[in-house]
Amino acid sequence: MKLRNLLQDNVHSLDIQGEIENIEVKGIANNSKDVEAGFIFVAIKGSLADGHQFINDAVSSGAAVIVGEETIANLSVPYLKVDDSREWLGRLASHFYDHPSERKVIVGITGTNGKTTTSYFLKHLLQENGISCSLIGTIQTIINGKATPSTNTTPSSLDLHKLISQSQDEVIIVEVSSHGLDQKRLEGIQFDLCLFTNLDHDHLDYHGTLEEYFQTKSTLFTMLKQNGLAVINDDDYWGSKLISNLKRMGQEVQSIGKSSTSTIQFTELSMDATPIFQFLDNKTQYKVQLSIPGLHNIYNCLLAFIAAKNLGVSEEKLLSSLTTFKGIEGRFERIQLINDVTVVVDYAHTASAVGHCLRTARQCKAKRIIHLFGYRGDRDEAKREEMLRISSELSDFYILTMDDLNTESSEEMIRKLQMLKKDTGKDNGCFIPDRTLAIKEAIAMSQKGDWVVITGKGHESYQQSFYLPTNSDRETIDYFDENLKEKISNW
Ligand SMILES: CC(=O)N[C@H]1[C@@H](OP(=O)(O)OP(=O)(O)OC[C@H]2O[C@@H](n3ccc(=O)[nH]c3=O)[C@H](O)[C@@H]2O)O[C@H](CO)[C@@H](O)[C@@H]1O[C@H](C)C(=O)N[C@@H](C)C(=O)N[C@H](CCC(=O)O)C(=O)O
Ligand SMILES: Nc1ncnc2c1ncn2[C@@H]1O[C@H](COP(=O)(O)OP(=O)(O)OP(=O)(O)O)[C@@H](O)[C@H]1O
Repeated sequence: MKLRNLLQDNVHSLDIQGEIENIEVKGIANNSKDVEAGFIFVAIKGSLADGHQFINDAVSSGAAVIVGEETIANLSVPYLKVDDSREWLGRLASHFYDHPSERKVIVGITGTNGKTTTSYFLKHLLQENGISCSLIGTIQTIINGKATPSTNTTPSSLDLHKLISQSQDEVIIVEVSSHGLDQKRLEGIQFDLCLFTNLDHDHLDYHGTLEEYFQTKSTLFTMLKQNGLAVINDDDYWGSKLISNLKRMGQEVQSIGKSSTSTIQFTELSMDATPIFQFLDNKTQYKVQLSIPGLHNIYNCLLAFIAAKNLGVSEEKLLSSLTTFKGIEGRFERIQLINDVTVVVDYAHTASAVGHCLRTARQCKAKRIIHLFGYRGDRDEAKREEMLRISSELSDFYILTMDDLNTESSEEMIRKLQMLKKDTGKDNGCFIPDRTLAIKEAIAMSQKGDWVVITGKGHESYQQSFYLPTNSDRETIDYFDENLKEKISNW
């Protein structure tokens, strides 16, 4: 593609050094290591590195044009100076891939908890009813039926436009993180539907305040197509605030919740391993039994229901598909041990998610709950006290342990956990730093009918090594479950 065409009308207002007339662009990269002959290299100032430092590397690798924010002289290739490189990366990628989001049905799902579950729920509802679906999210990216593991919840704008252009599926579901929104990874994407699950205390290490976190999440809803629809959880404080803000701006909104103001109003009928609830939609009452437990999953289910309905699936078809969704790995994933103890692996890492998870275990008739969890290093420390308070209140016994350290040292994390336990923790808990040994202890102390609930890591692999040679909570549980009796008697 000709650079001049790629820049379109902006060409006159741009600060361009060098001759661009005959430049043919072969690709775009924002990492110098990905640059090939004829590429545009977009230099981004990031949190770990400054892409401007790699301009010479990009030129050596054959970059035909450089885009950046700094004043740079004497480059051997043309240089475009822009105000915001991240914005330009999205803009250029959108042009380069011929505005793929305009030609596709795109669903964006944001919120603190429930994005992944709601995404897979919606994918299930659509696929069961003959609508092919791509999914771009925390666990995997699935395009044209091919799955690859994800690095980020929301990929860079460059990857996102490329993935959307590659998809031959009818609908593309994108999990939208607040980091993604703040870093303009959604630049140039237009959405048909935007869903909001809830907002909980999280990521304040990055966003500063809940209000700022909310404002960032809200920006997704400015990216709706002209006839796009917002679907929002009305029972969430921030969700109902978002509804008011959007309605004031004339945006069409549909909502779910227990309140009579919700577009779809639901009532719980029985809450156990397969919860039953009824909901009112357009004056018609429906009754549903889910295959996955938890009040939180009723919210996830109804958001997915409205979305699928608006994408053309009839209520009748949806009703039968709602009951067949079996959940996803690492989200209230249950493992039955041979000694009649149930272990749950769950990705909860906010106070609200921990609360939902432990209440769900209780609704599933757990005799005693032993809750094992830790905190990510370098991440929002302000949520830690509340998570511990909820754990010690809702479980019979809690075990504080290690989660990913990121760049925090293990000594520092151990010191902080000991302080927290001393200042906030009640007496019904202990601290075992090694995660695998903490799991061993939890299983050892459990008896028939007890539930061991392990939160924080979900589907993810461990970042650091522990005592046992296992790489995830699931592997550690399997390690103990094999020959459990023998192992228990040897402890
Ligand atoms: C802090 C943060 O969010 N960083 C994200 C961001 O990186 P960045 O732009 O700051 O990049 P950087 O590493 O500082 O490098 C700056 C620039 O130099 C370039 N570079 C770098 C090295 C080199 O040799 N050559 C080169 O050109 C890089 O390609 C980049 O363009 O943009 C990258 C591409 O989109 C992300 O992969 C990266 O996510 C990091 C790995 C991360 O851990 N992010 C987390 C916090 C995150 O984004 N999480 C949310 C989910 C949160 C949740 O809800 O749980 C997510 O969407 O994943
Ligand atoms: N609607 C919900 N409300 C509150 N908690 C929820 C909800 N849905 C899921 N959870 C809890 O949050 C955990 C993570 O769920 P899920 O992966 O669906 O959320 P997410 O928003 O994708 O998370 P992340 O942004 O960290 O990837 C679950 O394991 C569960 O404990």
